[in-house]
Amino acid sequence: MRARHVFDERHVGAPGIAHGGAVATVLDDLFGFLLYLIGEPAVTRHLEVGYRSPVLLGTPYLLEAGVQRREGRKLFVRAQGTDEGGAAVVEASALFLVVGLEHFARGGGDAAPVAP
Ligand SMILES: CCCCCCCCCCCCCCCC(=O)SCCNC(=O)CCNC(=O)[C@H](O)C(C)(C)COP(=O)(O)OP(=O)(O)OC[C@H]1O[C@@H](n2cnc3c(N)ncnc32)[C@H](O)[C@@H]1OP(=O)(O)O
Repeated sequence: MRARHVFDERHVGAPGIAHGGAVATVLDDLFGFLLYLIGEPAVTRHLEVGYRSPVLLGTPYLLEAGVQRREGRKLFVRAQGTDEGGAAVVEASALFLVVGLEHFARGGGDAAPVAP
């Protein structure tokens, strides 16, 4: 899966640079959306982010994510963010666990199924 993303002032850490937590959030959400497209309701069990270069505000980045392998209900996923010159600025790997819809009902929301 591919996405384009531009961080803005809402995500600022150091001046002009995205906060690492905001970058991690975007990557985690990218994985969530990937698994939504695949049609597996899954949640993050473990997330690792490698920050290679500062992620700049107001700069478009290409984000790419895919499923590396599956072991039963464990989904191992990887992602990379690159700048317009093709240089990798951030990478992430995560373990998602497939869960039943009752998992989401624990938050008190409507646990009605969502079409993939
Ligand atoms: C409301 C309407 C309906 C909504 C319809 C759906 C909507 C769809 C929305 C999706 C939205 C996503 C949005 C973005 C992604 C989030 O933001 S998800 C939110 C953040 N994550 C969470 O809140 C998850 C909190 N954690 C949990 O609930 C539980 O830990 C889990 C994930 C369900 C797993 O619990 P568990 O079943 O007890 O499993 P656990 O024993 O902890 O670990 C499972 C396995 O992983 C292994 N493991 C753990 N860590 C590692 C590691 N680092 N490396 C390798 N193996 C590991 C364990 O050894 C274990 O292996 P086995 O012994 O099973 O072989």
